[in-house]
Amino acid sequence: MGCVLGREVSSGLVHNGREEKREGVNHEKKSQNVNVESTETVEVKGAENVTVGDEAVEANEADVTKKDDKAEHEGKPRKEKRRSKPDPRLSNPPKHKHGEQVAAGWPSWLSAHVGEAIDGWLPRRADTFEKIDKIGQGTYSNVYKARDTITGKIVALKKVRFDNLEPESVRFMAREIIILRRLDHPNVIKLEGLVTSRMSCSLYLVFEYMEHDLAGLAASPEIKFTEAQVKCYMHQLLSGLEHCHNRHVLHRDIKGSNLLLDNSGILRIADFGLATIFDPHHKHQMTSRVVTLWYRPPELLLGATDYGAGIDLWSAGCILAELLAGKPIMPGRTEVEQLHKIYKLCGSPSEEYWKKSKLPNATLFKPRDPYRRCIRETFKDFPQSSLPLIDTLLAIDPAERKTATDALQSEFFNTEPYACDPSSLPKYPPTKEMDAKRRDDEARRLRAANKAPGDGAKRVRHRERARAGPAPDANAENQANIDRRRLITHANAKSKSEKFPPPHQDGGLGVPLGASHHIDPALVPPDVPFSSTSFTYSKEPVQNWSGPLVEPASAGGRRKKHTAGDAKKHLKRR
Ligand SMILES: Nc1ncnc2c1ncn2[C@@H]1O[C@H](COP(=O)(O)OP(=O)(O)OP(=O)(O)O)[C@@H](O)[C@H]1O
Repeated sequence: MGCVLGREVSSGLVHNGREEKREGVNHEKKSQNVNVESTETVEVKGAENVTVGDEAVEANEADVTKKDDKAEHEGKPRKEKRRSKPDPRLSNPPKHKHGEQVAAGWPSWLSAHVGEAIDGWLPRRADTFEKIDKIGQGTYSNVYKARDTITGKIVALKKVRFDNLEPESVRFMAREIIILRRLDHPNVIKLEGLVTSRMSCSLYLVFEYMEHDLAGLAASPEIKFTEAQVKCYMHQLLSGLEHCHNRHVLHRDIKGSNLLLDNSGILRIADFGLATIFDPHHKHQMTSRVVTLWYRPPELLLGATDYGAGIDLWSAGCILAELLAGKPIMPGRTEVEQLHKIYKLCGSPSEEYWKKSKLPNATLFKPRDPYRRCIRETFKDFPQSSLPLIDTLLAIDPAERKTATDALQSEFFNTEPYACDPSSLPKYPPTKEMDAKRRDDEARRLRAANKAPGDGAKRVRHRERARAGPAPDANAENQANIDRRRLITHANAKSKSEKFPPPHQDGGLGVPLGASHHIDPALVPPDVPFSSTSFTYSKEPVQNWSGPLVEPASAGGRRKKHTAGDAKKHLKRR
């Protein structure tokens, strides 16, 4: 990070939302509380005229990076990264606005690179929050439970990791903010403000605090969802997705741990760190290396770069089946194994689809003999009305997945038992992945203290087996590419390698699109024979994971739990 530690100079400004005027800001509430962060200052760098969301600039930068990569490959020293020229169409603030933003307390680097992200807002000071506890750790963030000392409200503060000296890094981080500000729906997490100061190099996103996430609840052995409850969660998920897609936002990482729940049963889609803006009417290239593996649709595994809302609908279909089955339905360990699981359940793509889609990895992944679709047999014990919806959402051809609006009108939601009211959902004890981990650690510590060492160790090992394997993270397989393309300097190579943001390669991030689809044969699972030109899959009997709705445990073992921490470890390993 481009930070020099020292004392923070306070801006004295308080954020009150988009319409906030500078008059009336609260100067009195000087906190006596613990500061979230109060000792950093920053070496403020000058503005570079690049911004978020502009295809021309992003494409231009991709070009530059490609050339740099080639030079690096040929042993030539990497040239200093070329800076894009200012583009008047972009959202970069005009000079006077930049001055205003800095005067309002925003760091210069933030205003310079991504003025749009902070337009009309005022920064909140760190010392107006009292940190209570760390509640989550993502690949690119730490999340804290905190009290807003001005309103008394409990909030979640997401401290995002990025390098304020690197425009790319700042732009990635800001994309999440820009997208969140585009969205306004009860089933989408609301960004309530930003905490930073003119002299700070860190940034916290302020969100309403959510007590649970769906992965945590679904993994809890005491919690069994009824059909009405599954409908309630799915209705909220699809309503949130409908809003995102109508606003041309693709989430690109729908999974249980990104679906947060509060104590009144409201579900909100969170973590827009991989989200992007798409144009449903014009094809444009995006990276296929998104969505956590178990929830990743076949077109992405096959290398599609011009996908649409169908990718989120596939993930939603996986979640619906998972909630009914009590465990993830396709827990692949590698891309190849994931595709194999998809083929076994959903059938392999039709000849027509292979021809129409022209997917980059088609020759590599086309099975010699087609696989038959067997969703209805596999999930025969699910409620009948759920099958057409699962069938639609898990269509191999994304065009057949229809839309979130269509899903909301499906028979599933119009058949008794209807979705229950969110307020009628049980009030659960904290079930966040982090809470579950803490409970496990505590239980393990107590057992170790109470039992004979041999006995205790045996039980712990048994329990560990019953617990989760990690869901390979959305970008886990990208790490090598990110690492190679990082703009490492001698001065801060370490911090960058730890803190560089995710590879949103769409139009401009180093890795040429589709360039990283090499499949390492070492990663091919033993049941998937690999040949250099095609795969032939061993056709095992269809695995049947269906089970009684309210007794998922009897469906053949609990779902595996996959924690953010596990995913992070996985990411580091690869
Ligand atoms: N508003 C919130 N209220 C409560 N907890 C939250 C909130 N936002 C995030 N969290 C917790 O913090 C964790 C990490 O947050 P988030 O997923 O946004 O970060 P990330 O760095 O993008 O993570 P990942 O690497 O898993 O994608 C979440 O899994 C969740 O448990």
